[in-house]
Amino acid sequence: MQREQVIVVKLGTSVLTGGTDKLDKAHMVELVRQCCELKKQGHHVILVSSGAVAAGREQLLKPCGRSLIDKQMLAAIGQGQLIHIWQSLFALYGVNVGQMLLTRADVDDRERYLNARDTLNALLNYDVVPIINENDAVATSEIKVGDNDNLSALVAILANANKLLLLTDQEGLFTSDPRTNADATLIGEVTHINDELRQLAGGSGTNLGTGGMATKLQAADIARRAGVEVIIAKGAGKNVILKCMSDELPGTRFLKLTAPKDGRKKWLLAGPKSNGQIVIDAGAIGALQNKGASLLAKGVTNAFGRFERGDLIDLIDTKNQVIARGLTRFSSTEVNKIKGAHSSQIGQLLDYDSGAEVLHRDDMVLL
Ligand SMILES: Nc1ncnc2c1ncn2[C@@H]1O[C@H](COP(=O)(O)OP(=O)(O)O)[C@@H](O)[C@H]1O
Ligand SMILES: N[C@@H](CCC(=O)OP(=O)(O)O)C(=O)O
Repeated sequence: MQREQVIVVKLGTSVLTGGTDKLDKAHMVELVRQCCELKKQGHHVILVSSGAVAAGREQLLKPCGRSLIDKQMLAAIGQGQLIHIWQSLFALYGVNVGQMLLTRADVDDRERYLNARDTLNALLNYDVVPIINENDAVATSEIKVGDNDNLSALVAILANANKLLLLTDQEGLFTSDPRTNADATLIGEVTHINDELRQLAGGSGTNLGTGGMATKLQAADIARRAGVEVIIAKGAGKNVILKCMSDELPGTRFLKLTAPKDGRKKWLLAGPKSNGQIVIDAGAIGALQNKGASLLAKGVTNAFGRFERGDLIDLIDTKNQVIARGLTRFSSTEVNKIKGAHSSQIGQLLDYDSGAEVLHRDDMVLL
């Protein structure tokens, strides 16, 4: 048997409803059976379950629109129903579930992030299956993750997971949306996520899902940097969850990258909101990417936004592409004074000596 693993299974609305306007309970019980089988093999399972809005629509029995407030109201109605169904299905196998409803704010703030991580770990230690969804009913656009693909990547980082399974209504990532292109072919394995690949991934082809393949690629990009293997596969496939743990992998597999060991760096990868941007030149980009260097003032060409020492900022190139993120050692006012300066000039420019690194490599992750 393989060593015990932590597996995050994300179930899209498309899987839970089978493309209809109702939750497909017969299929949900089949998914639960597979999760419980994995637990029996000694693995830990975490579900990121969409479906609250769909469950609310089914429950309300009145026509309701698709605006943000409509969806928030439907989620408030449907989330209780959804967790009740999961609870009763897992109970058939004698397994307890625990509900966690998160928003981006729970990830942005490092203390809240650690609280969420501790709760998640405590549930796993007690052999409970955490069932996670966005707290749609209260999440305003400012604090919303927005889609459960990205949420599941954050959960995989929180839980230090080995695998993230993104289960949906297609076999995996195709060369274009198979709903509109009959010639589209399945991509079996992805080693690099670049703009060319992103162009293949369209939005949701239905009214049910949020984000389509575009948000699945974003999620895969985040999770694999944190050392999580990601698989996109068809949730209706026979034994799909069990197959994802075998050599007979279904769908599209994204190879994991080497993850930073430091917990704070993993938190940076989870993508808390940045307070500003520092523009760096080609020489600095090369030093960061090829030599693992810290960022010196000499490589800084500009700074945007207002930030203080210790705040999270993005390092960008002249085309606005984010190269790295981290915790700055200077405020925006200070960065603007010392940009382009040699390290030996900094004490003179600022009237005090705060060291030469604008962003130390220990406080930085490359993207
Ligand atoms: N390149 C692609 N490969 C596969 N599916 C794609 C692609 N581009 C867009 N899609 C669409 O993404 C949809 C799945 O995403 P979504 O509707 O958000 O489902 P879920 O509820 O599972 O998150 C598919 O039904 C498909 O129409
Ligand atoms: N939080 C929402 C789902 C949001 C979402 O990303 O949906 P999906 O694309 O179906 O995974 C809900 O429970 O209805």
